[in-house]
Amino acid sequence: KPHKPQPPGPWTLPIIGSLHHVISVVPHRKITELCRRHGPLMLLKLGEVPAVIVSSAEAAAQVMKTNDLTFATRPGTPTQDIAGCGGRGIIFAPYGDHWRQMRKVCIVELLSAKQVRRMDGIRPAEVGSLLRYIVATASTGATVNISEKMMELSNGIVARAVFGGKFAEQEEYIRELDVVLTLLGGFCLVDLFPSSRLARWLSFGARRMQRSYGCMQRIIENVIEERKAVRAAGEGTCSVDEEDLLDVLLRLQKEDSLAFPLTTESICAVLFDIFSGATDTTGTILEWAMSELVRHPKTMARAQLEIRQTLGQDRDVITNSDLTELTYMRMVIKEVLRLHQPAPLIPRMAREDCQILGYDMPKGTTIFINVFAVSRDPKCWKSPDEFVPERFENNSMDYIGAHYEFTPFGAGRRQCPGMLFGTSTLEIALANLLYHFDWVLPGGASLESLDMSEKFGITVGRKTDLQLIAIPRGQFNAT
Ligand code: HEM
Repeated sequence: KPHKPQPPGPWTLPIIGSLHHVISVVPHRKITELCRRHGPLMLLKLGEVPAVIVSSAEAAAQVMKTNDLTFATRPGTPTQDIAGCGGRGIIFAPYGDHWRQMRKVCIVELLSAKQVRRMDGIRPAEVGSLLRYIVATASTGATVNISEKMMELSNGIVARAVFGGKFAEQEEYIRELDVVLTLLGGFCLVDLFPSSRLARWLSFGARRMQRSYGCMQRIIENVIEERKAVRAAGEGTCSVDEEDLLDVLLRLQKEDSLAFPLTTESICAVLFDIFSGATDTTGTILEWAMSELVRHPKTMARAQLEIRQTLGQDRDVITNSDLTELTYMRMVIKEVLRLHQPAPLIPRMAREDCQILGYDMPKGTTIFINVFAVSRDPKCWKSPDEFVPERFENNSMDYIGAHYEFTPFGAGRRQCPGMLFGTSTLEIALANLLYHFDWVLPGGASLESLDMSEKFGITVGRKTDLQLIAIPRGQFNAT
């Protein structure tokens, strides 16, 4: 076959390659600017690591559909290897029998529709305490720190789902998780120069990651030991229907019927993946949703009208089963996911030689699907940078992985298994915030003054916390 040249890219410097083009406060935006200049496939050299950036719907489809099996693995950088516990989890695990087993456990046992429905019972409790906090704060005239509260809500729901409630040393676990996620989002020396012993020796990030991951592992091991002791003493026994996710994993460990036994280390790794996959993603989408809605009062009013008219007056905490008819709110969520995907660059690696858009992709090529660029591509979207939920009216465009111009959850074999869990939390949280309160910027600030800058990390959140004034509506029972 004739060899196609490697994809074009910006000029490089010795040793650092293309890093000088990319390093900025918001690298996904810098990379997108470069993609617009160099085309749908662009080659970067991140230190010594060549990486191809995929930034059109057609190229994304060739990766996640046509060549899905070929790209069903992750690049596996040294820091990801620490956070993925040497491939024992799911997110960073290389493609293979072990990943297949863990993914099956995740889909069939942990995040199945049945489990997500079971969690419908726990979400309202967390949402209820958030609503009570907001009512109390509003009565003093103080602002609500939406960014902080959305993260707490998201953490609270995941902690309940996994451990049945708050667990010992939860604050410390979340603090260390933050450190690990920040390090994963950055450019760590050892990841840029994986073959260099000097880089390994100098890499503060890898050592910090090791320490934080070790600390999280110790906390979970203690929780597991405690739970085992409680179950062994015959206290708090529960039926399969009442199991939280830790119970499910311990049951599978005890049954010992899996091809690869579930060790305590792999349980820690899976729980890390669920916490890291679920909490920041959901929390940041919610803070962006509230930011966009407050900047677009007509959209906010339309969403509120729909919820209030559909659900009637004087409701208490709204539950997921109340939400089936809220079509406009779903359009709002889609539009937030289009503009603010928590993971703008999805990492994959070629397991064998293949071609994308006619370019050779040798085995081992690292690629990033730039979903940020694709979902703002003017070839696919009208006024792509504007927040217009109505664009989803009367069309079938969805994020489930069938439309490659809109894949905030990825697609194919490695697609996010927490899509239903995540969107159920987004829906219940937004519905309650919009039903029970009106929202304005503090001090009568103008809508244009709201800072929408991003902070880069493994999830892209707001640079500054979103502070809003809540005006309670109706008689929510705050006791
Ligand atoms: C709510 C917003 C969320 C978004 C936008 C999101 C996005 C993503 C993306 C883009 C990927 C990579 C997909 C790919 O390579 O094709 C991913 C993977 C993953 N997500 Fe999510 N996620 C969300 C919520 C969740 C939740 C709630 C959980 C768990 C409860 C979760 C668990 C995972 C796991 C375990 C993986 C790794 C899958 C694998 O490598 O096989 N995510 N997510």
